[in-house]
Amino acid sequence: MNKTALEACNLSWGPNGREVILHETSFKVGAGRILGVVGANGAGKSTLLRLLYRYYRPRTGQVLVDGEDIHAMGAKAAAQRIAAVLQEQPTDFALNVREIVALGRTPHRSGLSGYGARDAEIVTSALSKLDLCGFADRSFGTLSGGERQRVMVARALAQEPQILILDEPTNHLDIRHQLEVLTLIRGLGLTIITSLHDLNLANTYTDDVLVLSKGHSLAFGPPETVLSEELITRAFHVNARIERLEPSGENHFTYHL
Ligand SMILES: Nc1ncnc2c1ncn2[C@@H]1O[C@H](COP(=O)(O)OP(=O)(O)OP(=O)(O)O)[C@@H](O)[C@H]1O
Repeated sequence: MNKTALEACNLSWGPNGREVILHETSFKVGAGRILGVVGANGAGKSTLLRLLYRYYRPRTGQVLVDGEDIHAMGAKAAAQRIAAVLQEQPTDFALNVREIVALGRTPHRSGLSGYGARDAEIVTSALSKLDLCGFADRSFGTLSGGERQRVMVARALAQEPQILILDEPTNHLDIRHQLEVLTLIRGLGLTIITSLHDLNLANTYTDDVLVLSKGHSLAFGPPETVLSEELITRAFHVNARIERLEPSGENHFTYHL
């Protein structure tokens, strides 16, 4: 296995004074690998991701990035290592697309240092990777849901993180843009942790999956090993069937009640 980029050790969380929502969960993500977090509505996927991008402080356990506890480092140091693309989008609708993407450079500024030529280059490169150069001067509020989602991925890339966390990155995207965004993030060489509802996409685009059910980790490992008909049935309360597609030999999942 590649060097461990992120390790979750006995991680759990619940609101103060209330019951635990995410029970103790441990896993490792190798550098450059893609982990898909899957599970039914309310299984705890977003809660886990919030712990990983340092929005929640764990009730127990730690999140280690390159062996360092992200809750023991400052917010800025953590933001230089981890970027997140969330389902909630910014409300600064008046900013244009280039300005929103440029916000990704914030953790790299120090003191009074301004926005320099290198920052501009990184922003332009992120816009171009997401096919957004034609939108650079449009105000964010005038974009479609899918275009906004691509802007948020570009902002995260401008942050130059080691680890990219995405909460349902294919939401709002048409099927072509779903495939494009997942192909793009796969080609970035970053360590990626993403929640995904579509098990066929998780099967094709991830190296490992973590299956959550009611706040518990049910299984972790390569999708072709972990995503069995029994496990999908248990985690999603549906009857699942796996067919093998020819000539690719890939698994294809179908479900019924
Ligand atoms: N701050 C909170 N206070 C109380 N309950 C919460 C809080 N955050 C999440 N929950 C509850 O914890 C459970 C897990 O929520 P979470 O958003 O992590 O699920 P999810 O797997 O991301 O679901 P979905 O697929 O619907 O987005 C849900 O029942 C949710 O209502």
